[in-house]
Amino acid sequence: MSNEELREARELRHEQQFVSVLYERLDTLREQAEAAVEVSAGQVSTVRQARVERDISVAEHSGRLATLNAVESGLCFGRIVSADGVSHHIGRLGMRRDDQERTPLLIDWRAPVARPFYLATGYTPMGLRRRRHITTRGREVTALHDEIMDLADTTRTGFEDPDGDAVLLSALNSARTGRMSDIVQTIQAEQDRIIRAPYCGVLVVEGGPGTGKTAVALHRAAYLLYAHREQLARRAVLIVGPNPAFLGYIGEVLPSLGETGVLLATVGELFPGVRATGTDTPRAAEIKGRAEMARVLAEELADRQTLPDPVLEIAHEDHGTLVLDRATAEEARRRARDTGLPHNLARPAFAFRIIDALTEQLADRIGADPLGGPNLLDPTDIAQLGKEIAGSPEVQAAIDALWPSLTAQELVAGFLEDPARLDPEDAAAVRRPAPRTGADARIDWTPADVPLLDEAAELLGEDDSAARAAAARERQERIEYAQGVLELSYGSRTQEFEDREDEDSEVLAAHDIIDAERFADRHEETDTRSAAERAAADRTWAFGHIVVDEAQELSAMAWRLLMRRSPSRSMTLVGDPAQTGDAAGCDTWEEILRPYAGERWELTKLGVNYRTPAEIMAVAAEVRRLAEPGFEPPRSVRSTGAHPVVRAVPRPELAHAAAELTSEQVKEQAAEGREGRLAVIAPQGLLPALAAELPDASWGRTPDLTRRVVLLDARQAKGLEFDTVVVVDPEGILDGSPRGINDLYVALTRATQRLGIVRDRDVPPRPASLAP
Ligand SMILES: Nc1ncnc2c1ncn2[C@@H]1O[C@H](COP(=O)(O)OP(=O)(O)OP(=O)(O)O)[C@@H](O)[C@H]1O
Repeated sequence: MSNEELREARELRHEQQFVSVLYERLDTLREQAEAAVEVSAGQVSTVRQARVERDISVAEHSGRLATLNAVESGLCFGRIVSADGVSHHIGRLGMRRDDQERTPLLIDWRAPVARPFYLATGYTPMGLRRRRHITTRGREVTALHDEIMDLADTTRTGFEDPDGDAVLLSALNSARTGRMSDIVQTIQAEQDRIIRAPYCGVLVVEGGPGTGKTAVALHRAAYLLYAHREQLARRAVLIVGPNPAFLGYIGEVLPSLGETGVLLATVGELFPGVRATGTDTPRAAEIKGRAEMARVLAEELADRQTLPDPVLEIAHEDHGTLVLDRATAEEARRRARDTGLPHNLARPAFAFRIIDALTEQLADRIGADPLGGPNLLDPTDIAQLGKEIAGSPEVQAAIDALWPSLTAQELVAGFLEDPARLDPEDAAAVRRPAPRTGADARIDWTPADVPLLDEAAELLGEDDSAARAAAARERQERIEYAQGVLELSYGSRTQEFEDREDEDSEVLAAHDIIDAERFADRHEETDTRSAAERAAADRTWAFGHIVVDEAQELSAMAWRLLMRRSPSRSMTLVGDPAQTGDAAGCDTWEEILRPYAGERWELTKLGVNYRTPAEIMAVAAEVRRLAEPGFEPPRSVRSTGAHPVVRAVPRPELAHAAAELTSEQVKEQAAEGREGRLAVIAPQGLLPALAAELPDASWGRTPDLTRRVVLLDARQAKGLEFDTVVVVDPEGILDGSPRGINDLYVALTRATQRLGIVRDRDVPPRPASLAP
């Protein structure tokens, strides 16, 4: 072995020894967490409070265990050595030695100490002498890459990486798996600044395809959970993505960073109790997403607050016919509306006026003095009459007819059956026949219906008086229980402390510091579900932070829903208006944010494309220039030398030619020793023919992205990436929707290595560069 080889072997051995110590420590912590879970779970008690405490403790220790299990792969990935020789290892979570000083062993990548690992450069070394990337497979250290920050430092390890980008390029070139990986080892400086940007306010991250917007958004969520753990663990973080397949694609990133308590959802999943499995035509979705739908629904609801025309006759069981005239009902309606309360909560005010008027009418009739004197009924009689009126099923039916108690589902379903407030063409596009049985469960709700349901729920309000009464009763029981506990505690005082000389004992009993009410409140936290689980079940939950990916796709109505879930407006929105495909989507951030945040939001941009090689990006940019002649794409960090392959065939042969090109590409990938993933992206109408030609491909509503070949339309491909992409009938995608240019741009920018295009030879290529 040469001296250099010996030096390298020694360096690698040292690093391996340290990494092994880290894994030993991880194992110990895991064993402790496992034991703690077992001990907590084994505690048997008949006392409710003890059971609750046990469940909370099991949940806490299980969460800790899940975190420790999640960081197994790539536990430690970096090391920084400062100018004064102090060294820190950087990893997925922080760990300390089990010594008296609790010496730090591994620094969490999110800790301030780790920051130079991401930001230091030769020009601004931030006090570093050297930065090392440590690559591991399992628990074995397989490679080291060192960057020298202090040019005066002449020591060499043999692992120097002169360009400092070997680890990044290796990550970008690695075969895709159908699941997004974290980028914690190679976060770039421009990305790091966004990840660690302040927690409050609305931060918009804009960038072209492949600039790492999704990766940055997810790492930002992990960072915020670390930096503001207390607040966010209670209020939870919500991550919104465009469709379930995309959420599956990104779903492993946060767990790999040790964060498991985050809610991932599409907007269509944010109305508890409704599963939006239906589909709208693009036009119907666009109409339902318009901001004016808020007004339309409010007017629809106002129409449900009806008036008798001219009178409503109520046949009372005991007292004959009562007559409710239009003026009385109108007055009651005005008063109920004037309360400013949502519809269902204003209903008692309406009912009160109606009952009052009917009682008066009946009292006039029954108590009328035949001799013309004053009414013969006294106030007690009148109160009794009022009770009878209020309890009468006929009167209740009349109130229901004029001011019905409604659910959001009823209001929206009714509107969609007869969207009379829309112009006739729009109405025809959104109209949906009544379900045969009228039962909610049978309505095929669509994702675009969900913001309408949420709007309706806001307008209606929830009559939670029964739930509140139950909660009050429960609290009273807890107070009584607490009084019992405190009395016992006080009773035992004499025995406990009587014989003690020091009256100012530091031991405090419960009765010394709290009263029964506070004691009861302290034990109120009985819900052991995580904040994310509770948030998922609660329509009115206010999240601590919301991250919206592909934010450009959301409709104005979807934004109304999301803003209600974020009263503090602590949000990170990432997207690219050039990729907007949804007809309901927005073109500018101002359009989205002005109504909610005015000028108080910040725009940041990412400008380097980590995904798409320069050769592919050149073709995609030509497409974009059809809409924006001066368009400049984000700079690709790599160039592969592999130019896109274009084939032109007669239209009937498109599917067959695409299948042929696909199998050629799969073979080429295999010959390179690359497993990887391949996507065939085509207009929706071609998918069945392609599926017949590609029997092993996964396709459909929620394709399995881990399969070797998947078949998608351009909308489904949004946000995803594959080693190789074959785009079929690009002009078909271009002409397929009003935002077809954006759709084609998305389709062409999904590949990390190769792009193939199969086009109809009888249509003129658009742009000209798509010609073979
Ligand atoms: N710093 C980095 N280190 C390693 N890989 C990175 C880095 N930044 C981005 N990537 C990779 O680049 C690819 C593109 O990232 P991402 O999907 O986040 O981009 P995007 O801007 O959301 O793209 P699009 O708008 O096209 O959906 C991913 O594979 C991601 O892991």
